[in-house]
Amino acid sequence: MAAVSSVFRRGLFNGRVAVVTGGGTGIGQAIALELMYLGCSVVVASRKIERLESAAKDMRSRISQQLSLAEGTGSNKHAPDLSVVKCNIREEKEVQRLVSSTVEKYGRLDFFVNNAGGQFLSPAANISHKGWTAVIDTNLTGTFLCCREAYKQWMQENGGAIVNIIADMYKGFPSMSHTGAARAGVDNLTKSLAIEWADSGVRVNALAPGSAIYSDTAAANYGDIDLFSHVKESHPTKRLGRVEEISGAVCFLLSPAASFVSGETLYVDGAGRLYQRMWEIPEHNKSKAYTWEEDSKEGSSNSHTTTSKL
Ligand SMILES: CCC/C=C/C(=O)SCCNC(=O)CCNC(=O)[C@H](O)C(C)(C)COP(=O)([O-])OP(=O)([O-])OC[C@H]1O[C@@H](n2cnc3c(N)ncnc32)[C@H](O)[C@@H]1OP(=O)([O-])[O-]
Ligand SMILES: NC(=O)C1=CN([C@@H]2O[C@H](COP(=O)(O)OP(=O)(O)OC[C@H]3O[C@@H](n4cnc5c(N)ncnc54)[C@H](OP(=O)(O)O)[C@@H]3O)[C@@H](O)[C@H]2O)C=CC1
Repeated sequence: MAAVSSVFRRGLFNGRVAVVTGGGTGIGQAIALELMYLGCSVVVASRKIERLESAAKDMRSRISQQLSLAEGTGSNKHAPDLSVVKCNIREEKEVQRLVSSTVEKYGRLDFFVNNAGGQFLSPAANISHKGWTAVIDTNLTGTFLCCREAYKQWMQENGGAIVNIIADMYKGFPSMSHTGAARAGVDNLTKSLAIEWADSGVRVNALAPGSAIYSDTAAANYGDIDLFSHVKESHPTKRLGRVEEISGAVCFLLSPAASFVSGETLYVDGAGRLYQRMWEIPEHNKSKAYTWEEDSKEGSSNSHTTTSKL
């Protein structure tokens, strides 16, 4: 049984309740597990209910075994709860139901982690309107809907903390321009909401994982298991990031250690954004330099026929 742990103190989130979208796989699953390890009840939500339910079964047994071991008692009466909700974050009504059923079941909603998201690899010129819309609806509109409902149905009156998982689009996102645009939108949305909702005691932050956080589901999405090895070669750490390296940072942003942090984007990328090269540019001579010599040549389209009086 794979271990679950945390650098944070046990019981930190006792009695708290979180929603983690996309919480049945990869990064979202690690976030949900670490929150539970710290005492938080978690609702994981995504589209594929069977996969979600099977993941939740495994997560429950990992946590109950871990908590029993840690307590040394063989049982833990205060074990946090884990629920699953089928929800496509692109669908407004499903998002509304996700939040209302959480509040109904647990009587509160302290944390919302907008982790669900994704895209496909494609040069911008080949992205269809439908494909573009699917990625924008998922990553930007879906995140907005989740933030809005968490706020309106609970956090406006009671406070809370939101973390939006985005991506490393710091230098644009060639090969995934749709997601770059959507995530940049979420980055900006995070700042607006941090201000608009400050008087409700709601903190809103974003976290940008570098493009090198390996999970089987993330790799499978690209149909190219080698994609992540290529990323690894051009990464300053010469290794891939781990999902628990993201979940720890999310727990920090949700915790009182970040009580004065809001409207911020935390890059968890081992400095990858400062170094990466994701788009090969072939040798070419299409970039013409601007020179005054060229500019002032007789007949040049830019040449000036009048002499300056200055
Ligand atoms: C280095 C790595 C960094 C890692 C970063 C990560 O994020 S890791 C995490 C990675 N994990 C994830 O990304 C997981 C979540 N990702 C997803 O679910 C999908 O990528 C989604 C967001 C596009 C939604 O898809 P969906 O099926 O629910 O949506 P839909 O049926 O409504 O319309 C989809 C339309 O989009 C188009 N289109 C789709 N695929 C391709 C393609 N390969 N090629 C071309 N086009 C494609 C196509 O037009 C299609 O319509 P059509 O022509 O079929 O009528
Ligand atoms: N791994 C990496 O290197 C990086 C990941 N990220 C981002 O981190 C997040 C987690 O990715 P990761 O764990 O790696 O990959 P996964 O593919 O494992 O996670 C994506 C999750 O989002 C869920 N999801 C996708 N679309 C929807 C939707 N419309 N409604 C509800 N749930 C949805 C999926 O579940 P289901 O299919 O059941 O709906 C799945 O659980 C994503 O936003 C990803 O883009 C960002 C940068 C790098």
